[in-house]
Amino acid sequence: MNVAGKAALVTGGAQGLGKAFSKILLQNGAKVLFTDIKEDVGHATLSEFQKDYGQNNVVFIKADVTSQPQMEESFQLAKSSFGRLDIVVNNAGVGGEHDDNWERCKGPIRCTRLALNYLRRDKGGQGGVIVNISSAGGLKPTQYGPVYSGTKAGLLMYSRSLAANSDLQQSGVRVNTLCPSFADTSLVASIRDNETTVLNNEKAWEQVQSVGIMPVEYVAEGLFELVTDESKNGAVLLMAKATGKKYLEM
Ligand SMILES: NC(=O)C1=CN([C@@H]2O[C@H](COP(=O)(O)OP(=O)(O)OC[C@H]3O[C@@H](n4cnc5c(N)ncnc54)[C@H](O)[C@@H]3O)[C@@H](O)[C@H]2O)C=CC1
Ligand SMILES: CCCCCC(=O)/C=C/[C@H]1C=CC(=O)[C@@H]1CCCCCCC(=O)O
Repeated sequence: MNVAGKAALVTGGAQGLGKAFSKILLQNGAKVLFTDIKEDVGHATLSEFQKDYGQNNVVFIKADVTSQPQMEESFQLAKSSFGRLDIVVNNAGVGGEHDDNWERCKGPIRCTRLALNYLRRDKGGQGGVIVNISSAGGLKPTQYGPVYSGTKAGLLMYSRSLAANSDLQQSGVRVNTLCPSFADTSLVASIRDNETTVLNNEKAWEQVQSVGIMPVEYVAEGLFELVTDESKNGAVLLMAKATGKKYLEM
């Protein structure tokens, strides 16, 4: 897929990986609506992007992926702003080990179902691609983040199962999963700063340092590959500092 002239919706795009994902799409000529719950950071990012990529090529809406009505409004706004929707990146997520952190899995599922109403050719769309942001922790155990790993593994298998659905394949929609290891964002800094509820911050931070931390721009290259390579459906791309990009083969 050539993203020039296409339209994307990115959740949690105000900062971190979501901002880098929005940026690489804008740099390559796509129009982007990004959502976030952080209104001030979202508006600052919007101003930066409008200056660099054009006033009418980027839209921000304060919207929470845990809210069905707010996400319905976000999808409608993307369609009315750009006249089309081709790419959806389910990125928004938090760290932590609380029971209600299952929203980390439910939010992207909610937004994937909404996205299908806009992308499917049999529903008036033009086909397209959904990329769900899981984690390396969705593929292998994290001893200090079992709820985190469980939710990301759930999202991974939801995405792969949906991609295997033959009706969906005929409707022109691809569903891929990106599984980054540690990237340089506030989510990872929150382990170091004792601001997240991993099971042992000190030991988890030692683990982060031994695994290594990737720049967000590098992870965005993986996202871009999953969006643009039309041979990729049901693909799972693992990215880590030491091993680079690797597709899951199973
Ligand atoms: N940073 C890392 O090492 C890795 C992060 N991930 C995943 O990448 C995604 C992005 O994380 P980061 O950029 O690292 O974190 P971040 O905390 O820097 O950015 C996440 C953004 O999502 C927003 N957000 C959080 N909950 C939201 C909600 N309910 N609705 C809308 N927006 C919401 C936040 O306000 C923030 O702007 C998450 O799903 C995370 O689990 C996956 C693997 C590695
Ligand atoms: C190799 C696992 C890579 C996980 C990358 C990731 O998504 C990290 C996110 C963390 C940020 C705050 C959290 O609550 C998340 C989970 C931390 C899990 C602890 C990692 C150390 C370990 O147990 O191996």
